[in-house]
Amino acid sequence: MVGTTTARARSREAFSVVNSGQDLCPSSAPASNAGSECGGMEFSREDVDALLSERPKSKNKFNYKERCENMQEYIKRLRLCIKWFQELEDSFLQEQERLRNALNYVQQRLDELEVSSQNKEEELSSIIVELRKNLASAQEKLTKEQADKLAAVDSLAKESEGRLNSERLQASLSEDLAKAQQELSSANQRISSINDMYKRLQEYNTSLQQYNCKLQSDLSTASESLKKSEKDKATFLEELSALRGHHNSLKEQFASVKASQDEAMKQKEVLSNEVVCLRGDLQQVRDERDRHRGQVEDLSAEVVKYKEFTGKSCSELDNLTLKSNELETKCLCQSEQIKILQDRLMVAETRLEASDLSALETRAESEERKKLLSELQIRLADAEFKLIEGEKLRKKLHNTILELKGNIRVFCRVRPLLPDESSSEAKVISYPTSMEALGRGIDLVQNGQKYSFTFDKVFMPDSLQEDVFVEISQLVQSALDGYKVCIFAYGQTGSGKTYTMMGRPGHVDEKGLIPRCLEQIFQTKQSLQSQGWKYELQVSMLEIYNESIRDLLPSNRSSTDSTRTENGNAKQYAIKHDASGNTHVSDLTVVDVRSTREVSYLLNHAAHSRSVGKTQMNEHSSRSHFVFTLRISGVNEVSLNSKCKAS
Ligand SMILES: Nc1ncnc2c1ncn2[C@@H]1O[C@H](COP(=O)(O)OP(=O)(O)OP(=O)(O)O)[C@@H](O)[C@H]1O
Repeated sequence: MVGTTTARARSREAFSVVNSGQDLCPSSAPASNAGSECGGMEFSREDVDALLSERPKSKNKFNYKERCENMQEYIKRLRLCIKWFQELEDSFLQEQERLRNALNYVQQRLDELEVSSQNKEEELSSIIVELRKNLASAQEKLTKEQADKLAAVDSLAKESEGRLNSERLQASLSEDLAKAQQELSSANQRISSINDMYKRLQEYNTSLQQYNCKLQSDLSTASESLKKSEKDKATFLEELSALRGHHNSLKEQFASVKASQDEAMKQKEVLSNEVVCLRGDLQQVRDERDRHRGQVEDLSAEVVKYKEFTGKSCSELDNLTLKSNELETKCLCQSEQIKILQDRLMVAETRLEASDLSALETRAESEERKKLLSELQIRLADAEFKLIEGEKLRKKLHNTILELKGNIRVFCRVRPLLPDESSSEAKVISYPTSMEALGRGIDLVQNGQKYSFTFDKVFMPDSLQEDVFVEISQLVQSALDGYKVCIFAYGQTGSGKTYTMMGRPGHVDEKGLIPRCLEQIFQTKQSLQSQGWKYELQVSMLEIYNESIRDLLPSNRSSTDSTRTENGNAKQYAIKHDASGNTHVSDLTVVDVRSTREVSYLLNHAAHSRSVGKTQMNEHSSRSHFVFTLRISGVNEVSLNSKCKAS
């Protein structure tokens, strides 16, 4: 039986089985051929069986036309059925595909669920373990709580007792309160009197400020006069050095003149001796000449005698004449010799006169120079006296300036942030720019509240070691002038104390205050040497670690550790104060130093001996307090001598 969907009322069991009546996913609706080429026709199994078993019926077996029509009708229906089947098959294939996808999807979900359930199971088992632990601790707590409860019951009893006591106390307190109120009223009266005093103090403060202004002006005049005296000192020094140079050259000249005078005297002596010798020679020659002359005269007289009286033979006469001639020539020769000797004598005498003259001149010159020298010595002594007086004045003015600036001064140095510090830390610090606090104030913010502090000077993070030293260098001058000076750094770990005092090792431009002060001291020592100052410097270094003192310098006394006694026990150092207010540590190693190099060596030695560790804030924290002491003893030999001379 063939029918349309609308015409057919019965159910189609054979095809509904395929879907099992389940909607697995939205796309898995049962197949339908509605609106297909079959014209909306549907076939059941019975319909198909019926169609296949259908035999065309005709009234007349031989009415072919009718049979043909029936056949055509039958074929048409068969075609429709086949088409329906084909569509149904397509829809089945699609359905199958859909179902396969759905199956995969379900399988995947199932796997996921399985994994998540496994995870959950693990989680749950860990939770169970934890819960078990919690249960055990809770049980412990419970027992503890029970014990506490018992204790609380006890304390409750005690508290009720205490309450009674406190009620009694309250009563006494109310009495006290009444008394306190009375005191309050009297305190109020005192406050009003204090307010009066405050006003008076304010007035006093303004007068002090005026006094301060005056002091400031005094300070400026004192600094000016200090500058003037320093200038004077410089000119004095120049004059002094020039005088010294002049003095030295005069001394040299004097010495050379003296030497030449001595030489002239020697020459004079030689010449005088020569003159005496020559005179002796001359006298001898003269005596001989006189003798010869006498002989000649005697002989001549004899010749005449012979000629006149005896008339002796001619040969004898000739002999006598010859002898007389010989004697005459000898006499002439001697006369010539005498002449030569007389000439030489004359020359020697003129030379003697000349040397006498030059000796006189040199003596006069040396007298003049002696006078000049004594004059110069007087001027030199005067200049030195002035210099000493100027130095005294300079010291006094320098000290006055320092006193006016404040004998105790407090500086604050803020170090820059280190690479591992967060920049937010910088936001808690600011520097006031008001005229009053410029360069002296610092504001800190903590928990939203601002705290302001004022110091004698605030060094900002970009301040150099040199800037800090400039403020300190005047104190070094004070130390050289004989005053006691103490410089100390205070601050939390990692705040830069060691950096400020010692500097960064190996960086010359980041030298700390100690090396810079030492350089200044040694330079001044050198420059004051020309004024007769002689300084001796001694160094000691110690650290206070865990409340005990440790010597940081190698001791000369023992070859072993300077911190131990000969028995090997740790040395016990004691801090001692003498009558003149000096403080020293007993048994501490003190080393004489003559150059910055020596001190640097000792500082390095001490740095290696120090107790160093690591803190949260500082990788290389010095875990102790370090005390470096430099004793300066200066003597002015010139002023001592001048004092000796004066006395
Ligand atoms: N002004 C500065 N400029 C540059 N670096 C600085 C400055 N001050 C400190 N530092 C650096 O900060 C670090 C800590 O400084 P320092 O060791 O001097 O601190 P400290 O106060 O001596 O610490 P501790 O008390 O722990 O010994 C160092 O690395 C140092 O180089």
